[in-house]
Amino acid sequence: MINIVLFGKPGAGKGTQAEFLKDKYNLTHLSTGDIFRYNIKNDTELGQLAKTYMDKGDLVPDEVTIQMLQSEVDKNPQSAGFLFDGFPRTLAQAEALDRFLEAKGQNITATVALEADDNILVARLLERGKTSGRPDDQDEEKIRNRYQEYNEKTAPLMDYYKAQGKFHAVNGIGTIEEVTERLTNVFDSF
Ligand SMILES: Nc1ncnc2c1ncn2[C@@H]1O[C@H](COP(=O)(O)OP(=O)(O)O)[C@@H](O)[C@H]1O
Repeated sequence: MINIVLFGKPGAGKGTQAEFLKDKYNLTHLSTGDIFRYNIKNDTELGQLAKTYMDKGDLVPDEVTIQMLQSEVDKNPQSAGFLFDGFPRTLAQAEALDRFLEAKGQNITATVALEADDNILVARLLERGKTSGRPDDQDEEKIRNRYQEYNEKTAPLMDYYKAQGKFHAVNGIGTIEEVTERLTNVFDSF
């Protein structure tokens, strides 16, 4: 069983690459952003709560996100492994994930960060915002707020995983295929 965390700033290409990686390595792809958006679309209680944060580019509170993620993992007991995309995003989430997996006799195998320059990413998100319908992709101020959230709350997680010898970085700039190949090289080493 392998459990991988895919890191990367908003727009780094996590979702695009996860689509390929989950098939190649037979992993269950869990994207917290996608799950929240699904709940917003279906107007669930969780969706209504998450929306107030997401629309501003703020993180959804840890308690809500952790509980949701755990229930998604529990919905897939037959899974051969998970590809976590957009989770964990805070130290509290990372610690909760470790405890949760440990209770199941599992752990995080490795984390892989897709790295890219902020200015390139902002341009990508504004472009995506033209067609994605995502309110958080259409306004540069909200986008910048997501980067601030990332730098303050998510970036410190790299040290958390580095200290465990579980951190790998991949250059996220290039064609989709080039980035896929770099990721595949890293995944093949697990
Ligand atoms: N692990 C998480 N903790 C808190 N909020 C989250 C988490 N994952 C997603 N969200 C919320 O969903 C939004 C969109 O997430 P996501 O689709 O992963 O987009 P991106 O990485 O492009 O910003 C985030 O800005 C945040 O509000």
